[in-house]
Amino acid sequence: MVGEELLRVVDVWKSYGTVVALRGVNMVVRRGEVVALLGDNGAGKSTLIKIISGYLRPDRGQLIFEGKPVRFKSPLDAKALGIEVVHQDLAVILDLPVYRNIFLTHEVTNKLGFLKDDIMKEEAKKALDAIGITMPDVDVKVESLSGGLRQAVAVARATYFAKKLLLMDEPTANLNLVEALEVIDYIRKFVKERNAGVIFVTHNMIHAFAAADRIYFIDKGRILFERRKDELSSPDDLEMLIEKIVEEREKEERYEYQKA
Ligand SMILES: Nc1ncnc2c1ncn2[C@@H]1O[C@H](COP(=O)(O)OP(=O)(O)OP(=O)(O)O)[C@@H](O)[C@H]1O
Repeated sequence: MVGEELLRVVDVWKSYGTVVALRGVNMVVRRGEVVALLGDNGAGKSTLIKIISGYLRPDRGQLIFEGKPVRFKSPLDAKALGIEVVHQDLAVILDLPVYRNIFLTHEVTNKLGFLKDDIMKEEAKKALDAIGITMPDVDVKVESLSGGLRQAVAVARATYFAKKLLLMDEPTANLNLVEALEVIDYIRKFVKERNAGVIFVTHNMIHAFAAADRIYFIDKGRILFERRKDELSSPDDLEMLIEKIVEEREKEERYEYQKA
């Protein structure tokens, strides 16, 4: 079930010097929803993710989180609201056990700085459970796991710390289709179980179609369309729609150029 609004992006603009990366982006993410942000190289996807996660500030426009306007000075401000971002390489450290990977850089320690392994193990199991993975022994090193399970550990880490909104910048870019669909399955479980929101960035139509409840297509810094997945019949249908819209946009641009 898709629920109330979590994030609203309102007319966001961002330039790098003379390069205009975002031109008035509007977007909504609701609880319990995976939103795919689909677009080619240079479309502005990473810039938008960096703004929502507090790494960059917009030149113009606003972010509304849970109904309130927010201004992030750094990623810490976004994290404090339960917004986490994960990048392309869902990196795990092979030589460390599963539970230590899940708590990487978030280690739980006592006052003297000693690791609280029992707590981390217990919580690591819960983190895996939440995405539908039962791993009786979280003490095993990640190197002994299959490729799919290694990805599961990385996704469990991201989803455990993202309490409300998880931003995934091309998490399936380096995976084959079977692995990508597995990771997508974990992400969907997390969203439905926790009633959280996900923005799933990709340039792959098949991955977007499999992952999303809704799809935004961004091109040259503009959102060219938004569709619910149930309005589309297949990834091919999505591709055809994109081709048509890009063609129309190019025609308009040529017309405007000739007029000028
Ligand atoms: N630090 C920067 N300095 C100058 N221009 C930048 C910078 N970062 C991005 N750009 C430009 O802004 C535009 C949008 O880039 P962005 O990385 O957001 O796109 P993207 O859709 O994430 O592409 P990709 O899939 O290749 O990462 C591009 O024209 C890019 O060249």
